[in-house]
Amino acid sequence: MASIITVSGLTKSYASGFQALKGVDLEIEEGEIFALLGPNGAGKTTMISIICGNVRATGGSVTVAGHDIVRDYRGSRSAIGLVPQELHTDAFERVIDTVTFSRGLFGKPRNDAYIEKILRDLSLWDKRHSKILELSGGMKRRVMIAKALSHEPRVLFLDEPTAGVDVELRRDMWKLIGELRQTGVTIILTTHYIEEAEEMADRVGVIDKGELILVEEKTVLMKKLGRKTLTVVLAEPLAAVPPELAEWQVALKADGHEIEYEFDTRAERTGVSSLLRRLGDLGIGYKDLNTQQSSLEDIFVSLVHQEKAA
Ligand SMILES: Nc1ncnc2c1ncn2[C@@H]1O[C@H](COP(=O)(O)OP(=O)(O)OP(=O)(O)O)[C@@H](O)[C@H]1O
Repeated sequence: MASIITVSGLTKSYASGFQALKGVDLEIEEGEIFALLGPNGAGKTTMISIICGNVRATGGSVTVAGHDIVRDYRGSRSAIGLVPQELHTDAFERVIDTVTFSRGLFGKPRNDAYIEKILRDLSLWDKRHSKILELSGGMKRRVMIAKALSHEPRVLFLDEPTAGVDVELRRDMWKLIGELRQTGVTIILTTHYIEEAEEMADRVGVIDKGELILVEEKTVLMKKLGRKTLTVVLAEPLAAVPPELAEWQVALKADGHEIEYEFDTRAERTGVSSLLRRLGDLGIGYKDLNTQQSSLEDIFVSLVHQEKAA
């Protein structure tokens, strides 16, 4: 698939000297939903703000739909819709006016049919004459999305679309984002919630301390996340894995004092109890057992360690 955004060697140092981005490379494919995950202060908002032209990069380059964000700011910006973290819109304005006005800001000719379509798609049509202040929190978020879509962007950025919203509204947002993708728009969202990435994304990028430490297909990442490692601490060390254990593909660790077995927690049969039974049948005694989940945290940590070691 073709890239719609290309980020190359992107760096950002704030005036304080703080380095918020340390050389990020990333390609976003047209039509995908990409989730950017990372802890507080990782650099997610900084990166989005640079791509959208609200913050100036210190180094590197970005193109959006073929337009360089500095040399051709207008071209790149008109390809982007941004739903920022904070909801700010004029409380006294009416829904239809604020959305129509947003389109005008991009110099696009009036298109009532298109505005009606997005308001209908976002279930705001019945509220089109309401003032923003009369809307619920969930509807206000929808208005922000309608504004961001008003000029027909090819890419939509959602900065923490479900921060601080209740579970029901979160599910609504997920459904809505799924529907938006059907219209062909490329979606990039930032989130702290792994479930959000699990629910929505085609690919996931993990950013930590200004570095993109992982970019992976969601399904691959979830496979890793669903895995656990069972460690069996043996009573007596083994010189080799007995052939009777071949079907579990165990590994011998700690100079033969431990057996490690990796299993999928989501599988109907994890193989754990049959492995322990087989050990019993073989007369292989053990002193202790423990299991460890491979969490996103683990993936974070091991990647950061690998990077440091390198
Ligand atoms: N204008 C600024 N001046 C100096 N430092 C800044 C500025 N804006 C952001 N930072 C710092 O840059 C780092 C990255 O911030 P950023 O907002 O990009 O993180 P984030 O990943 O979006 O975090 P969060 O999940 O909390 O929104 C933080 O340490 C932040 O304090």
